[in-house]
Amino acid sequence: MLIIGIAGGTGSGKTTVVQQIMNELPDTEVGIISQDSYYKATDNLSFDERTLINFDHPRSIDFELLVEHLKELKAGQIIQQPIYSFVKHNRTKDYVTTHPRKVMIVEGILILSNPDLRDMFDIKIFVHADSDERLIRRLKRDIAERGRDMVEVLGRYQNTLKPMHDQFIEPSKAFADIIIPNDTYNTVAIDIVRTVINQKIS
Ligand SMILES: Nc1ncnc2c1ncn2[C@@H]1O[C@H](COP(=O)(O)OP(=O)(O)O)[C@@H](O)[C@H]1O
Ligand SMILES: Nc1ccn([C@@H]2O[C@H](COP(=O)(O)O)[C@@H](O)[C@H]2O)c(=O)n1
Repeated sequence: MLIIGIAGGTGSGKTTVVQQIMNELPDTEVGIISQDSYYKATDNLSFDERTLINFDHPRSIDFELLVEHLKELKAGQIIQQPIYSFVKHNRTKDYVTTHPRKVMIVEGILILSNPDLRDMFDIKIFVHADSDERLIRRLKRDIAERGRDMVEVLGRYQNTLKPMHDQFIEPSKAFADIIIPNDTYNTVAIDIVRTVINQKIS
């Protein structure tokens, strides 16, 4: 199994890059794991308490479970990937049955900041976009898709997101083998990654 880690700040375009890579690749050969699925369950907290969580700090992620799941996939086992709700700020009760594939792509803001997880990647990619561009994309996306308003997005950006990006995410770029500039759609980089994957699965 080839494991590819795709990191980058919020709004850099990780999910979009993964979707573009997956286009034209058979989903029987390539699977996806999202770090967002591994936000810790916080059933003990009220909704208002959950809104105060720093979701950009590594402690908000259950990296142990994520690493364990990757090891199980590598050993040929099926895992139950949790499903997270950005609207409820919590894990749902549902799971996606995820089968081992020849290539597994793991994407998320903090995946290169965790040494145990980082060690499992055969290829480490960092998607880069300018911070103004990322904020604009985040604002539009979170209002359209994640049940947020402008005050929520900008407040979170100032209070936790930007400081955590500077402390944990930007420094993790140093671990990347490949940096994809994604201020505009980067079809050349996508084609290169797809070629590497095709070599692995053919
Ligand atoms: N290269 C790009 N140019 C313009 N918009 C983009 C680009 N890449 C992604 N987007 C848009 O920006 C938003 C955030 O992208 P997404 O892939 O969800 O980022 P991430 O997963 O890194 O948070 C989405 O609405 C997406 O359509
Ligand atoms: N309940 C939550 C959980 C996370 N976030 C934000 O999501 C961002 C990571 O996801 P991307 O798809 O943007 O990479 C991260 O910056 C968290 O602030 C949230 O808003 N609410």
